[in-house]
Amino acid sequence: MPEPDAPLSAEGLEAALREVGATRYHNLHPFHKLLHSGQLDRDQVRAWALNRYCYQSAIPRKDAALMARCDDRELRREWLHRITDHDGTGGDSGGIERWLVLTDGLGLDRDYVVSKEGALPATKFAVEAYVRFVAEHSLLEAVASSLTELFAPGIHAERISGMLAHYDFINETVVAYFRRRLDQAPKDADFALDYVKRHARTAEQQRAVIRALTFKTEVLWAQLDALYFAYVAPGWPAPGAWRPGVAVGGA
Ligand SMILES: O=C(O)c1cc(C(=O)O)c2c(n1)C(=O)C(=O)c1cc(C(=O)O)[nH]c1-2
Repeated sequence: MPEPDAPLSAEGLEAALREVGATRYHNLHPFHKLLHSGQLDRDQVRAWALNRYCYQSAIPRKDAALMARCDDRELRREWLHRITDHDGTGGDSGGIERWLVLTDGLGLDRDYVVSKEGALPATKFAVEAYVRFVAEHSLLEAVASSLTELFAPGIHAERISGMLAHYDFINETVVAYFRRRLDQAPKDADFALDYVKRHARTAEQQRAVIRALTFKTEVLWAQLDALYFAYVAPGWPAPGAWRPGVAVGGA
């Protein structure tokens, strides 16, 4: 019988997860470099915002899928606010509404954004792959797949300062979404990291959580590849996808 693999320590696992972020997170994608350094035009920023709406609007469905299969009441209590962070509750209109303030500010018609009609095929496939992954993999892998949020505050801070500095069509009102995430994401990521470190005990479980995080970096990366191909070079949006310069609805 071969010896079972020795698992990593909790700290070793955290280091391995952070390495995935350091080498694969979408802050490294050329599209983000262009976005944050002011090298995109308004239509290219619009393309990013309307595609990214698909991701935003799927997050509560993803989190509901996770909770639907979770027998642990404590975990459900901790996870629940992720849904209301995006959908809103009481006086808070929520993150999806704040995303629509961003697309409004870019002059995109709301109904058109919400319809997702102008989103690229790869955006829709990548986003749905994330929802499916969470519904179909183990709860531990589902939690681990959210761990890209460990690396999100850095990119949000870079985006706020970069976009405010470089684009005259960006102001404080439209970056409100990202300012709010600066508080929300670290709490969520710290909880998920602690959960993964406590529950991924065997080498096999640890490999599975590293794979889950890697998968998630691919979900994010694929969305930017699609944007780059369609709107930066060579500029061929798929049939039916939004095209720069075409007025839609009230835009
Ligand atoms: O702007 C970004 O780069 C970015 C990245 C991520 C992420 O790493 O998945 C999230 C967000 N933003 C975000 O705003 C957000 O609400 C969010 C939720 C989740 C998740 O997996 O549950 N990721 C992210």
